[in-house]
Amino acid sequence: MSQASTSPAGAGQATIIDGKAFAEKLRGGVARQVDALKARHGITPGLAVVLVGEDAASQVYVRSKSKKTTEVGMQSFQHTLPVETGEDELLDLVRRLNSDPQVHGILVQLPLPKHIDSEKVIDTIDPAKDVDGFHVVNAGRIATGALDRAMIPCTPRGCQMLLQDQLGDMSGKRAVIVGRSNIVGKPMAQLLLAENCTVTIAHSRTRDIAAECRDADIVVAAVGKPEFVRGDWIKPGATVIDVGINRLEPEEPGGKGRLVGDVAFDEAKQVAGAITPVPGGVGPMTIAVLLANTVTAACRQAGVEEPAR
Ligand SMILES: Nc1nc(=O)c2c([nH]1)NC[C@@H]1CN(c3ccc(C(=O)N[C@@H](CCC(=O)O)C(=O)O)cc3)C=[N+]21
Ligand SMILES: [Mg+2]
Repeated sequence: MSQASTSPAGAGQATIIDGKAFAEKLRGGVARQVDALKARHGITPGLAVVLVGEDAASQVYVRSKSKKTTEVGMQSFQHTLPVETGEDELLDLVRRLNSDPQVHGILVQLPLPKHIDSEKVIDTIDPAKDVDGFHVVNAGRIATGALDRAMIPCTPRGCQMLLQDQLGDMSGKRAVIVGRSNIVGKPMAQLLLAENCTVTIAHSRTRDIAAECRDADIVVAAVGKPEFVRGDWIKPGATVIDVGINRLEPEEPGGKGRLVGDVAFDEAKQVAGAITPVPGGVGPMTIAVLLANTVTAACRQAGVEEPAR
């Protein structure tokens, strides 16, 4: 029996997975790769981030991405367009970035305003520059097991790295992913299949999500509902990865509002073997993998071997 299941109630024995520290290390490795690319090949990887509209939360993320991009020595190109920008105009910008040799990675911040077809925008990005891994070509490569030629979506890849670090070999483990989005749930399932897990995707029509989770050695919560996964859904000793980032209503007027995940953390940490916190878990990994993907993209585009991380 695991430590967690034998400890007194309220002891909170789960290992708290430090995604922030892991991401910092990963960014350090990316910075060394960038140095090597500059020295050996005169290549400076470049990442273009496109934001349409003035959503406050999106602006914060985009600023943070840009800062971390320059911190690892890469070039950051930021394009902020007014909310009323037409689809054609955005597609034109994407095409210009596709043919710009200084730009190796393109990220169009989602969600886009309603009048823009985001699928069309994503599928206009050159798959080789699609550092989000959202293009249908990259989704197809991942689904067919051609992972070495794909761009892998940042959040699922970050979760996989944390799981590999925590568990090592995942062969035969039961993994339940709560949520079936194209951005997280589906690619996460593919990556865990590639790890030889037995994978279940649970979603809003699943008959008994709690029962599915109770069978799982690994639970990945990616539904976008605050504290949706409860502590008594978790098998003692299981590893819990919380992808959710939900800002709760401020408790006092003018307050900032607490950030919570898709897992009821205080409950789940009493039962789990290991769990990611929010903030400081998966979020920082997403950005670190984005930078790593940009290096990978730059190397492939230049036809040079990727330096060791
Ligand atoms: N094309 C596209 N690609 C994305 O990858 C993408 C996107 N659109 N739209 C928005 C979401 C959200 N996202 C986050 C990345 C990092 C943190 C992150 O670093 N969070 C920190 C701090 C959170 C905070 O304090 O607000 C943490 O969890 O510790 C959060 C959220 C990427 N997204
Ligand atoms: Mg769903």
